Amino acid sequence: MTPNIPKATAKRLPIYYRYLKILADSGKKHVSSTELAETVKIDPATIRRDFSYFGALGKRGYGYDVSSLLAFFKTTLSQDKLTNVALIGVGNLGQALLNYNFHKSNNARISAAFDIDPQITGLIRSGVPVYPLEDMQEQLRLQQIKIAILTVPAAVAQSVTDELVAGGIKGILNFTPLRVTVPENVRVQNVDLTNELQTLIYFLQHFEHNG
Ligand SMILES: NC(=O)c1ccc[n+]([C@@H]2O[C@H](COP(=O)([O-])OP(=O)(O)OC[C@H]3O[C@@H](n4cnc5c(N)ncnc54)[C@H](O)[C@@H]3O)[C@@H](O)[C@H]2O)c1
Repeated sequence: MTPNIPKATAKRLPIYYRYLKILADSGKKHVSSTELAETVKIDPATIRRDFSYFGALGKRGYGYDVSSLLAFFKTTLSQDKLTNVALIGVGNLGQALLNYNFHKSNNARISAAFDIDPQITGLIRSGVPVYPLEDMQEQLRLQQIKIAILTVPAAVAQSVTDELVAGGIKGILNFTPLRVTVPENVRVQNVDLTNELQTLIYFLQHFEHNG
């Protein structure tokens, strides 16, 4: 049975899960909250509190049992099959999307954000860790993220896109005005509010002239 856990904790489970899987694959049997904290960039106290919700109480000098944690996460996560999404560029628009974080969707959420601004990297914004851009390819692979939301300035949109593709991204929700170039196997969905507004203005004018 899955215990009732707070939403913020639930959001962190996929992050823990991915790292625990890697630890288990490398033959590690135990992990301390401090060790885990360093890798996932979530503070040890939060990790201990999160883990306590499902009865995993690490032992001093021993840490948590990797395989039993993994088994727990597997059951919990498979129930709602979340798709993790990355967000690149935590500025005005990026932060707004982080706040929103698809809270009405059971199957998609932003699990990692990236930026170049040292003022925000290393922080957790709206429950989502913000990593420096240098860590992007590594994190995308570790967290097995295939979809990215692009909210960087247009001038860097193509170079960031190239990095995303190199990091294994297969789908990009592009908010920048630049029409980025990608290989055939990568899908780009462009979101353009200005365009939508222009269309609306056009239809209203058309309606006024004819109605
Ligand atoms: N599609 C739309 O409807 C719509 C609406 C508003 C803004 N936009 C576009 O969204 C983008 C972001 O707009 P904003 O107002 O949030 O801008 P902003 O300047 O507030 O934020 C941009 C963020 O990207 C970061 N950044 C810069 N270079 C980067 C890089 N190489 N890698 C990672 N992060 C990097 C900056 O540090 C900053 O935090 C712009 O391209 C803008 O034109 C689109």
